Amino acid sequence: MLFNNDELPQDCHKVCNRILQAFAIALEIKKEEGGKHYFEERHKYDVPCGSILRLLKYPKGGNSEQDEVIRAGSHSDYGSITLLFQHGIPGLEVQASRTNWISAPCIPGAILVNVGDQMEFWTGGRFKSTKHRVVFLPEHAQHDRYSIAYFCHANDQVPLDVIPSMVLENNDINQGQKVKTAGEHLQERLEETYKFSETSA
Ligand SMILES: O=C(O)CCC(=O)C(=O)O
Ligand SMILES: [Fe+2]
Repeated sequence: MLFNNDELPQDCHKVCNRILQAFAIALEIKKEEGGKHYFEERHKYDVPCGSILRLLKYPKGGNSEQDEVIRAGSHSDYGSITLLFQHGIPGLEVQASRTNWISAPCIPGAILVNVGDQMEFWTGGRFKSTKHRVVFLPEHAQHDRYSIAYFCHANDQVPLDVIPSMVLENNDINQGQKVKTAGEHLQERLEETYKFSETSA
């Protein structure tokens, strides 16, 4: 039933826009610039963008005896925010401080929200694109791990320049640097990833 229509990604997108409203309020974006709707206006569901829903399965097996067994390597997500639904089996670790890894436990009914690269550009680094990874835990030997991720991206044409926020001290933080669009940033990150796979294939 879940896959007969577009309901799940649409609902995820609505949740993301509510979170982005809260961010816009916290960032005190001026009313004449869009106020709390600033990000929503740049995240229209039917306009081309990199948003994607992914269903992930980490098959059971193996063992965690070896040091540093990583199931998904350290990375940041490319979009604005990511919703992550973990079900029963943990394994995700996040680097909130950018130094130490902390595990993100499964909290029943909770959705984990990661900040992505676009939000870091828009806030001139005030919001950090969360580094995260998935590690092998002893329970993974016996149980498959499933997660669902909704990667929410701004529309392709949206520039990743610093937003008109009253709480960012210096709105010219990125001055002098070429401003990329959301679509260009996605393309760059995908090329980096696939260049590596092609040369190592
Ligand atoms: O499966 C998870 O918990 C995280 C997956 C993830 O970070 C990703 O696919 O970008
Ligand atoms: Fe991720």
